[in-house]
Amino acid sequence: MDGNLWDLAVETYNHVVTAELRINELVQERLSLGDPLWRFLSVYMEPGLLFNLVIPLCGIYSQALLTRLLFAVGLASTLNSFVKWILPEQRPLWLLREIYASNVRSPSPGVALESHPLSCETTAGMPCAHSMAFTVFTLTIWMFLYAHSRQRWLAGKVVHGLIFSMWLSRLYLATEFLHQCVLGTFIGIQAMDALDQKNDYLWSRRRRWAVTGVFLLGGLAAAVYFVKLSLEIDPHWSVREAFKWCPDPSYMRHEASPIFFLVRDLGILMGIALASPLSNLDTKNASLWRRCIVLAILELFNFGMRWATPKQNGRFAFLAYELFRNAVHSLLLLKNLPRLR
Ligand SMILES: O=P(O)(O)OC[C@H]1O[C@@H](O)[C@H](O)[C@@H](O)[C@@H]1O
Repeated sequence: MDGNLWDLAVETYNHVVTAELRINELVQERLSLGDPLWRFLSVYMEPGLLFNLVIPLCGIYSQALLTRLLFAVGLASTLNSFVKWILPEQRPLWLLREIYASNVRSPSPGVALESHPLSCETTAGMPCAHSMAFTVFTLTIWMFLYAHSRQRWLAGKVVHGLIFSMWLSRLYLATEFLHQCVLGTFIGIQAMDALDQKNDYLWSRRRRWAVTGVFLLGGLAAAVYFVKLSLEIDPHWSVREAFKWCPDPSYMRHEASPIFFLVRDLGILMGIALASPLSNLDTKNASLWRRCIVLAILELFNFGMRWATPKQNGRFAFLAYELFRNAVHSLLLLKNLPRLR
């Protein structure tokens, strides 16, 4: 009975994702006019660039906004990386190529999807990181501006439109199924709700408490790795899938593996933890020109550190450096930036 239920669940899942491939195909066929916009959203609004460029730029408007964004998007991105790490799910192009290569499923879906360098992601699909981080990013800004805006309904519509465009971008590039985008947004909203309810508690945590929390998360990530190995589950399954199905391996990047993103996100959280308690942070704004200059210097420094990333000295040095760089970057943004003003 249990076996039958499981088989039924697997069969239903396969039907749903195979049907969803048509949605990717439809978006590619009908919305190709928006190609530059879909590429722009996936390349310039991806979580990494939000942390390294877009969120610091928001600091020109307000240090309080920058603090909230870094906290909310940092936690959402970490949650996303953990879900991908613990329960990886396939991506549309992997499924499609698997179906055609193995020829086990009939009837064949009769779908053709275009792929290119932007389609070659090496992390798992579920939940869509772009949709999740972008939802938290836009909603945090919207909530921050809400009090000052006269046209609230218009701002709300713009936010919905932007999030929907991000879904279309991921569907168009065939990197995500529709359910992965929708669930990315849904989980992002739920996470924001939970953070909102525990806001006072989290923002008043002492540094020691917060740093211990980040170490525990690091321990959890390592534990998942070893548990998977002992169960003979490949922890790098998504990377292998990407290598198997990407048309050209040179499209894939060192710094796009699930472990890299976990380390990046834990580095950001470590910077936030070192700056805790967040409720004590100075969020007053200096004059506009001073904010621009200080932020420009800080981001040039961060850019230099990214440029100097040691990529040829082995995986451990690479990951340790990324952890350190992200921790320093978010610590400087939160704690030292207001002092430099
Ligand atoms: O899940 P998505 O939207 O396909 O994104 C894959 C990866 O894309 C990268 O650009 C992000 O920095 C990562 O955080 C993310 O995991």
